[in-house]
Amino acid sequence: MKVNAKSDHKLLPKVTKVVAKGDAKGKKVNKAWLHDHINDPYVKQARKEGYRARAAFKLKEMDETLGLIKPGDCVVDLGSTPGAWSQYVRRKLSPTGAAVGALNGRIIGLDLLPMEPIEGVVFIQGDFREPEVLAKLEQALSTEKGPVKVDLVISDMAPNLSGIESADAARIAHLVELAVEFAQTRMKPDGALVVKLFHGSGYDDLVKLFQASFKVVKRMKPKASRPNSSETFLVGRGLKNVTPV
Ligand SMILES: C[S@@+](CC[C@H](N)C(=O)[O-])C[C@H]1O[C@@H](n2cnc3c(N)ncnc32)[C@H](O)[C@@H]1O
Repeated sequence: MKVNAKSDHKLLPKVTKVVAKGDAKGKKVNKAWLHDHINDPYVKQARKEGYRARAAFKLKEMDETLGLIKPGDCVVDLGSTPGAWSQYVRRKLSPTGAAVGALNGRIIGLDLLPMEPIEGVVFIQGDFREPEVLAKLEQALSTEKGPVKVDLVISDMAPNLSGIESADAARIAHLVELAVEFAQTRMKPDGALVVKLFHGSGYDDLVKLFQASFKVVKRMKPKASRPNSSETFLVGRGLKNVTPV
């Protein structure tokens, strides 16, 4: 699979540091990337609106197109660090649209890496593939009245890529499959799952998995997703087979 999963989630407060790290060729690439990054309207907009990453605008466009987030929702954000998607959901679930204060709903973020706290967002650090981490997530969804069913699962998880086509395709597929499995057991029957994946080998099988799992499947390529990246998103709505917890 030709995967260009170039990270766009660092807003790079200090540009010089990055350039200093590369060799001669690396410096050129970094310079070109930095030039594009600094002039990227989504990077500028993210800074202006206080988002930690331009990725916020990918979720925003999908939400505005498909109406994914509603007041009172319980949202699980997989691969949440640095936190732009959680920030967007946090604002959307605020009665006033504010980043702080009252929150009408629940948000749980999960990532391998630490995440700076976001008011009202419960964060779990760990690997989503590990059963202990899943157990922590299930614990975070438990209340005295029993487990809370999730309205929306959003996954921007991306594995570290090795460059070996078959291995990378398998890693990407595994994360998507686990997200689907989680949605099937923990989501409300009319809930939605958003996952990031990459065009290439394995893509068609993941679309088929979505079609077998959800009543409605949409393929999304938000404008903020770089056109030269094979990154794309699938949105599944309404579970076809509800697996009891
Ligand atoms: C592109 S970033 C997510 C950006 C985030 N949506 C935002 O808006 O700030 C992808 C994240 O997925 C996380 N990730 C990758 N594999 C993971 C795994 N197995 N379990 C948990 N997180 C994972 C990475 O650590 C990384 O922070």
